[in-house]
Amino acid sequence: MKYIQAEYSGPLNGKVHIPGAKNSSLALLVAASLADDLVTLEGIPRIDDVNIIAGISRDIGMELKQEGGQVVIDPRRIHSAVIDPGKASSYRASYYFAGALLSKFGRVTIGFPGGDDFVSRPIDQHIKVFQALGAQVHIFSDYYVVEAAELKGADIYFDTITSGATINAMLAAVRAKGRTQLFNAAVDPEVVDTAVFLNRLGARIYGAGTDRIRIEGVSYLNGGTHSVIPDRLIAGAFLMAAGINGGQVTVQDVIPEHLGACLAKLEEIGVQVECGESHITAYGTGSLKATRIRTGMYPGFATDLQQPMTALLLQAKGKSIITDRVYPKRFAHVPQLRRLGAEIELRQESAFIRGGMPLQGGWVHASDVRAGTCLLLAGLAAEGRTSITGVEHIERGYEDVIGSFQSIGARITMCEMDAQELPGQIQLKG
Ligand SMILES: CC(=O)N[C@H]1[C@@H](OP(=O)(O)OP(=O)(O)OC[C@H]2O[C@@H](n3ccc(=O)[nH]c3=O)[C@H](O)[C@@H]2O)O[C@H](CO)[C@@H](O)[C@@H]1O
Ligand SMILES: C=C(OP(=O)(O)O)C(=O)O
Repeated sequence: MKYIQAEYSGPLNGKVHIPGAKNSSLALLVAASLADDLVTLEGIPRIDDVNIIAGISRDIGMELKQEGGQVVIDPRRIHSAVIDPGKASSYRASYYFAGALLSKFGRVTIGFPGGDDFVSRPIDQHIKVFQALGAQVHIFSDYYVVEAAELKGADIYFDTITSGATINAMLAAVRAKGRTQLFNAAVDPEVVDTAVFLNRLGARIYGAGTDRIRIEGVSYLNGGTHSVIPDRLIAGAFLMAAGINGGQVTVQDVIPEHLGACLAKLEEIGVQVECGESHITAYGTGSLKATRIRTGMYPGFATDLQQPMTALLLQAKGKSIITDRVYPKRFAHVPQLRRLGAEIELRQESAFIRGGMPLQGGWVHASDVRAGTCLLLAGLAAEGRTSITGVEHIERGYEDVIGSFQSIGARITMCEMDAQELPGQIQLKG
């Protein structure tokens, strides 16, 4: 079993290249299945979720070749729209296959989404989209089937702002007959990236990036080339790393505008930030101020950044409060932080953090990708060694978590434990 060992590292300093966004890549790779010719995607990260998509693609006859920094996709010989339920449940965004293959083939059989478990992650808005476009949805215990003799454009109002269902609606409607209008749509960069990509193939999607998107259905999509946007969530976590013990970290190859709320909050608590055209530098001043954060859908403060921010706020003297409005139960990292000595209380959808208290290394478990980042940052600030299990969750989202953190001076190592061994008899692998 793999685990990560982190040690107190002092100030972190250096430059880090930010890879392509996981959440955009998962949409783009599936969106490519809609094309009628070869597609090349640049900047797709080498992460476990992408490997699962590669496995599903093999099963259904979609060729997917990784060539250097590019993924070349040949969707011309897809022979099946039946997605293995085990693979579908191994990550969250498998629901995009439902929208895309429904759009192209009129019927899809697929397992329920997996991914990070925040207690409740409904897909009712995805189902609402399929039904509005004229499809029938049949739910079985391990899988669901979506089918339609013909998809027809419709007006769809989202009851809640959801990036996943907004993207799925574009995938499902892009080849539907006539006009689809989405109201109360998500405005996330990943929504815009997917629309830009589809339009490059010949789709007619207007208004992505606003809360009202219009899609005029087309019957054919060309091939084409597209570069995925940089991962704003990984960038945000590295900027927070600069504040942990007071250091200077530059994230390169980013779109600073995608990190507006994160940068504003960092400034507010005393981490100075300086933006260039495609890089951001964060300067930890060594003195952090407590604050209050409420997550929200983009352009609000991302729920995916509240966990690493919790690690940072543990270093800020005084009382901070983090409220997660998007996933009110997304606090699995909190009991783990308490094992390191953190003083955090959970009440309803908020974490009350008493910052400035010393942390002490220990064994902790990452139950989801951002909880992993949070524990890693806390481990770099704690006295002694922190050992983090649940590496498979971290590797769902991070291409080279060890190498990238080591490059800014973090003392972390990937270790391997024999399943028979007890903690205490651990051997270092590398
Ligand atoms: C693979 C991927 O891109 N994952 C991201 C995506 O997840 P995901 O696409 O699952 O999240 P959504 O944007 O859909 O969810 C936003 C909110 O809408 C709610 N909702 C969503 C769909 C639905 O049918 N019904 C419903 O009520 C959710 O419970 C949540 O409160 O956006 C989340 C919110 O920014 C991020 O944390 C995830 O990293
Ligand atoms: C929640 C996340 O991922 P997923 O939606 O894929 O579970 C995340 O990236 O933080």
